Amino acid sequence: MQVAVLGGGSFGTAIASIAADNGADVRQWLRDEALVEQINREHRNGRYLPDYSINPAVVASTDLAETVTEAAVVFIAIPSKAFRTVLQQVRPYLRPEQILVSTTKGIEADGFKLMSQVIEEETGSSHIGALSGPNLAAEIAQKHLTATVIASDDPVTRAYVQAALGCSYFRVYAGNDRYGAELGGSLKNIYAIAAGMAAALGMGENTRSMLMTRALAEMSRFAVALGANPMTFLGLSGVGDLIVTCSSELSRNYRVGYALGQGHDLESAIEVLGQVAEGVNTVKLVCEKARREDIYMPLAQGLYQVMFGGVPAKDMAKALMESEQSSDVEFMLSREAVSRAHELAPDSE
Ligand SMILES: NC(=O)C1=CN([C@@H]2O[C@H](COP(=O)(O)OP(=O)(O)OC[C@H]3O[C@@H](n4cnc5c(N)ncnc54)[C@H](O)[C@@H]3O)[C@@H](O)[C@H]2O)C=CC1
Ligand SMILES: O=C(CO)COP(=O)(O)O
Repeated sequence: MQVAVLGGGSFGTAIASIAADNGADVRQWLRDEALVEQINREHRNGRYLPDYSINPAVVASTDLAETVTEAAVVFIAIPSKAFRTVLQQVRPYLRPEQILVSTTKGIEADGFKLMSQVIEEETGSSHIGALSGPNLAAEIAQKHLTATVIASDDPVTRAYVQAALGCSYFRVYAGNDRYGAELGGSLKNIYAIAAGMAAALGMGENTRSMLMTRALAEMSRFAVALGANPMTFLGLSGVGDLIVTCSSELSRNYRVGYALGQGHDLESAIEVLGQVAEGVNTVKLVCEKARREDIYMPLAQGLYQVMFGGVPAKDMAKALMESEQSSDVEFMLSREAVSRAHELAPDSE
């Protein structure tokens, strides 16, 4: 099979190498000539995954047409801010039968679009998928056993991606809720920033567990309000990705949160990272959307206040802990029922 990967960052590089390990003929597109030369000569991406030996069958190029022309599957691993621009550049070289898969866990500001929706708008293709799951590129590089989801309502897309990437260290599960899988992948980045911040402030595992579980409740509430299926969040692309990103120092979003918790400002935290941390933008877009649609998201709103409103993280944590009592699993006991019942309790003041 011929596979194309657009993007020369850590995830694009990992995906290209998995497909090559799996026997595919792989082309990878990136803009940086020097990096193209390094990948082709040394089979190494010194900028994004310096310690990783890339399968020599991966051929890098700065030529978009050459990269995609023969490909059966095209993976797009470009940060959300540049995703549409790159798609517009590649569109003239695409064919209708090609499978187009986003690996990007971000949201486009204009219209709150997920990346596979951007692919749909730009190409009108009927073979679109989203790849999402607990997939830290640096761990894939070490061939740690990893699983992901190819989410698509198109069976051809699911089958091709499972065939292209499924191998002894990378297992590809199928899902048909593309929107839910992508939404989970994007939302979890918000809570990974909060988890990094909590860790830097010296909070423990009880705190992390509370944060992850309440994050799942908040993500589900958001999904339901948007008409999406919260059941998808029980899979690898939801809770799976939430766990890894909220727990690992390899996550860029976690690292941004950690730096903020140590007292660095946002600008310097991003600069030191030198890679994309989609959650920084996602928290803004999600909070805006939640405000407009009146969706209760105290964690995301609290994080927003810390990141952009100058509220100290410790003060925000205290305010959240002392906020209105709430329900554990809202699908079983609604929040409203809990707050109504408070009238029955004795006054503790
Ligand atoms: N790194 C990881 O562990 C994982 C990343 N992802 C997702 O993959 C997406 C891409 O991430 P990474 O590869 O990790 O990012 P990265 O920060 O490592 O690299 C981004 C790449 O995109 C390129 N790029 C940026 N703007 C561009 C433009 N206008 N035209 C062409 N190329 C451009 C950069 O030069 C760089 O090669 C992100 O949205 C992320 O959420 C998903 C799963 C795991
Ligand atoms: O999505 C990821 C792991 O599944 C990568 O997370 P970061 O973008 O925070 O590094």
